[in-house]
Amino acid sequence: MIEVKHLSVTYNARSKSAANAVKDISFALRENSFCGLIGESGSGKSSVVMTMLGLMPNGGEARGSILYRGHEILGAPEKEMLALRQRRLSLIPQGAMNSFTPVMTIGRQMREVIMLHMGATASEAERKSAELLEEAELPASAAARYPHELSGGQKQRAAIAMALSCSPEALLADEPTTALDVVTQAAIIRLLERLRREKNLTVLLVTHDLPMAASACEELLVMKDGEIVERGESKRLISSPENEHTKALVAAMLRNERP
Ligand SMILES: Nc1ncnc2c1ncn2[C@@H]1O[C@H](COP(=O)(O)OP(=O)(O)OP(=O)(O)O)[C@@H](O)[C@H]1O
Repeated sequence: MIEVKHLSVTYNARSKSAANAVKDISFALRENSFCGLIGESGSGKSSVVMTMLGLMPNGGEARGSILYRGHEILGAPEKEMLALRQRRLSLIPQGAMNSFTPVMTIGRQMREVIMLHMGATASEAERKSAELLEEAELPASAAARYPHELSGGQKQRAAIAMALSCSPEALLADEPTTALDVVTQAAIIRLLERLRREKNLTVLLVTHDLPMAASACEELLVMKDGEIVERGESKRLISSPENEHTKALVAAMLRNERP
């Protein structure tokens, strides 16, 4: 469904502070797969995701190719990328749970997004937002609450509901469980897995948490210093890691240490 080929991302290429955040990486996301992109902070994960969505920050330059259903989207016009983000590839950004405006109820924020992006009427948006909150396992009463009236886990569920509002084909979830306790993290991952199955979604889970990724994902891509140092089926990668960095991550996981 999405093929990333020889992707490199450089920030501030012409300055002394030039940083090669992503170095010639290639991978493919199969339809309806649950893939984990793991790596420590600064390894380049967010740069990959943002580039896939055409959301490269100022000063960033990408080279290579990103094919969405065989069509080149790296460097595509903003209008095309906007349509892709609004209808096909949905991002759950880092810190999504804090991205709600505090002065509007969750329901109103969802209705506004649905009306804007889907051209829905107010009553259609009302129905759709109630449906999405239910799919994200939130009580209907969550719609009438302000963000500060929800727990962190509930806010993350609302962020997932929001990401689903455009009925995307793929969800790119950037550290969706950061700042949540371990039990809530597991519940959020189970929710993503259920949504993937029921809605035939393709999910890319971006995280520094190997145990969590290994428990949820069929396939893992391990990044270090901008490169993919190892990839493979989760079970194989955990039972017999080949790369030294992956070995260290797995050893830490077995010692029950979280990065
Ligand atoms: N806008 C930017 N300008 C300059 N350098 C950047 C920018 N964004 C990221 N970088 C650099 O690119 C490298 C990769 O960063 P990136 O955020 O992609 O990593 P990450 O694995 O997602 O980290 P984290 O888990 O902390 O979000 C880092 O060295 C970072 O300092």
